[in-house]
Amino acid sequence: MGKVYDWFEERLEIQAIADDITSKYVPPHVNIFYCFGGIVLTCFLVQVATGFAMTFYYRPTVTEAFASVEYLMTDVNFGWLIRSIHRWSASMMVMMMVLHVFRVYLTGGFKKPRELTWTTGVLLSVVTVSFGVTGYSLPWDQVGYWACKIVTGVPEAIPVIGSPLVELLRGGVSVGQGTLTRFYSLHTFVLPLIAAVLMLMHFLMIRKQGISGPL
Ligand code: HEM
Ligand code: HEM
Repeated sequence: MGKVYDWFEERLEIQAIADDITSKYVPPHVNIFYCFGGIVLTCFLVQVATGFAMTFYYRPTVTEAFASVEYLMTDVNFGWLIRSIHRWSASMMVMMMVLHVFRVYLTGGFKKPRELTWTTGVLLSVVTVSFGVTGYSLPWDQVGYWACKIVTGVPEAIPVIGSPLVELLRGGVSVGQGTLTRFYSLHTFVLPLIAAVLMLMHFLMIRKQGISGPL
């Protein structure tokens, strides 16, 4: 054991990592409400796992999407369970995030020097809602299609750049295959990447500064 330890210590300085982990204590004012952030992370990990599993069956085309979700629900082993967990955990993630923001706000966790943690949090909330919006349209059923049409039409209200922005979002003059492709790519590639980077920043800053003090 000693030899193995020495071998790794010489190359990776693992003692420094162990010291860092064992030197942090949870202060007494931290209560159960400080768990919300971790629960949001857990929901996200559940989303990544179940979402990844569904990519094996889901087909992002306007002609096949609905049928592929139907197949997932009726024929794939435990497909109904995977999809249901994805759906429930998506709602949980948003709800827990709202409670997390309440906790941070009410305990003053956003004050100096934690402004940047709050800022990455705000960006994470936009990413989380975007996950929900893009995912909701993926089955390409009636509600999903019309939700997509309404959401992508919102920027129309902005003067001058409104219309080009809508076209950019839709990938064409109207909602169609271009829109579904965009939503799928955003939902399963772009947003997960941005979320991972933002979460890493959020956590590194929390780790560096420690949790905020008692009121
Ligand atoms: C995907 C979304 C998010 C995840 C996974 C997440 C995760 C976490 C975790 C694990 C903590 C440690 C303490 C705790 O859990 O209460 C934390 C702290 C913090 N979060 Fe978040 N968070 C998210 C969204 C947000 C949002 C939307 C905001 C604000 C707009 C925010 C602001 C903060 C701040 C300021 C702290 C430091 C609080 C302190 O030191 O007391 N977070 N976050
Ligand atoms: C890497 C991460 C993710 C992947 C690969 C992924 C993949 C998928 C796939 C393939 C679908 C279509 C199947 C279906 O409609 O049931 C879907 C739907 C959906 N996703 Fe995700 N997802 C991910 C993360 C997330 C996150 C973080 C959220 C929540 C904030 C979310 C919310 C949704 C919603 C609401 C639906 C619609 C569910 C339904 O129609 O029943 N997804 N996702």
